[in-house]
Amino acid sequence: MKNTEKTMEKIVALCKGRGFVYPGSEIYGGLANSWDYGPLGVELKNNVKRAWWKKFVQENPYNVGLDAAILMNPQVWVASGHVSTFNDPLIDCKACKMRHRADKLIEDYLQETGRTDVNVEAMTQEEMVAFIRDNNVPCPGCGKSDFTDIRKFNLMFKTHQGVTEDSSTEVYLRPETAQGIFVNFQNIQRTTRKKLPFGVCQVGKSFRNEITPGNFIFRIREFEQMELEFFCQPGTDLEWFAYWRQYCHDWLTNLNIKDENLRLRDHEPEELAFYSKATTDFEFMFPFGWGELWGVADRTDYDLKQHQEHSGKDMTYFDQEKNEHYVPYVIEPSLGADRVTLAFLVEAYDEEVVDAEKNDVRTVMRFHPALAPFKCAVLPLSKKLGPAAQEVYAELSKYFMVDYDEAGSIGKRYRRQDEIGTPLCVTVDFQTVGDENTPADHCVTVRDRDTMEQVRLPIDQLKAYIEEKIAF
Ligand SMILES: Nc1ncnc2c1ncn2[C@@H]1O[C@H](COP(=O)(O)OP(=O)(O)OP(=O)(O)O)[C@@H](O)[C@H]1O
Repeated sequence: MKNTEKTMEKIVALCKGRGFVYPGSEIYGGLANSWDYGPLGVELKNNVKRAWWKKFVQENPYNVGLDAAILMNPQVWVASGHVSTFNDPLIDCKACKMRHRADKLIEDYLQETGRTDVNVEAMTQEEMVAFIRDNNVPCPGCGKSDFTDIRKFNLMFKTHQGVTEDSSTEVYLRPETAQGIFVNFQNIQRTTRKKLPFGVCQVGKSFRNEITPGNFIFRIREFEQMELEFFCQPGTDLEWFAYWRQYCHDWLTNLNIKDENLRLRDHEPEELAFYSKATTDFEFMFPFGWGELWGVADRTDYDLKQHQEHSGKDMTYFDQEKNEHYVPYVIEPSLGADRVTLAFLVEAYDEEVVDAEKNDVRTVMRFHPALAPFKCAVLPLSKKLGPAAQEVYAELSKYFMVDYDEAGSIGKRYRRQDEIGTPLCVTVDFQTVGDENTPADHCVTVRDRDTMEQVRLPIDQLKAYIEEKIAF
């Protein structure tokens, strides 16, 4: 019997083979840990971002959107603390020269040994060094335990803005989208005339010079974030924290992420950033272990106050009811678009035994239909039916991403669509068009990806049927 285990190797191979994700700059030997989204991948990721925008901006009564610039005044990053503290603890193996992030080295060691008595996130640099020495934590590269001291490595990418070297300014590629929201707090409040509580959402690229990227699109150097900064009255922040924690959870599970693959890890007091009152990491069970998907944090008034101090501009809000000025508190749910896309790929991947005796196994990507790259595929039963099928295809394409396939047996075509997660296959057959003896019935057969069941539907009902199926 075929091994139906879900592994990263299989998922990466499917992504590459079917056009979800390719290695970046592949014909030049690639560029470490850069990935390009292919024709199916760009649809999937756009659908993920759209599903987020729909629930967080369109349907949420409190929030509005923003698209801020990637390059910002460098003072922003001084105020935010990124220039001084956005560092990873870098450690080198003296024996094989492999470079590691000390915290990840310890985390992997703990996972492998099954120990749960230590919390890496709460450790100081000195405690990490001591732990590695005391426990003889081995280098994953060569197995020896002979490391340098830890050095701090700033993760921000630098570049130059300006025409000539001497007149140019050093600028950073933003390492998060959040600061674009904070610096626009007053603009948005003034122009939308929103009262607290209200939130600002943004989707966009962020850049981090990660020491140890990897695990496919889980940790990359150029990635997209979907961030919300939710501003509220101090004292109401913990209630809003609970609201957004639940809202984020529901967004994931409504898109078919199973609760059993999700872990909401609340930070212990000693692990909390000094400005945070509460933080929850949403972790997903990837084939390589638990990994953070979404960080939800109560950041108090830290960010706005930092910007007030460094820019000299007033960041307070005037509360008309209370007749007083104050700096709002902030709840921040921060999600990686690529990481959550990987989670959706992993969750969707399934090898279903159709017939054990014949060793017949089909690969199905069980995406929520709202996320599936194609909403349906139009398949003529025979090439002769091409023109009639293309009419159906052209009509549906006005509303949805639709695939068209006339190559090979119908069974093979179904399997190809299963493998890319197309929720519905629409087959045009001879009854659809009729002949000299039988009148056309103007109906098509619609096959469901998950149940493999078929229904016969009039062509003019297809649009409504698909719309209902993909609703989110
Ligand atoms: N290098 C990366 N590649 C892909 N996504 C990332 C990367 N770094 C962060 N993200 C995403 O952005 C979200 C918010 O960023 P945040 O700064 O809280 O991450 P982090 O705690 O630094 O993540 P990690 O501990 O995994 O490095 C993360 O939960 C993740 O989904």
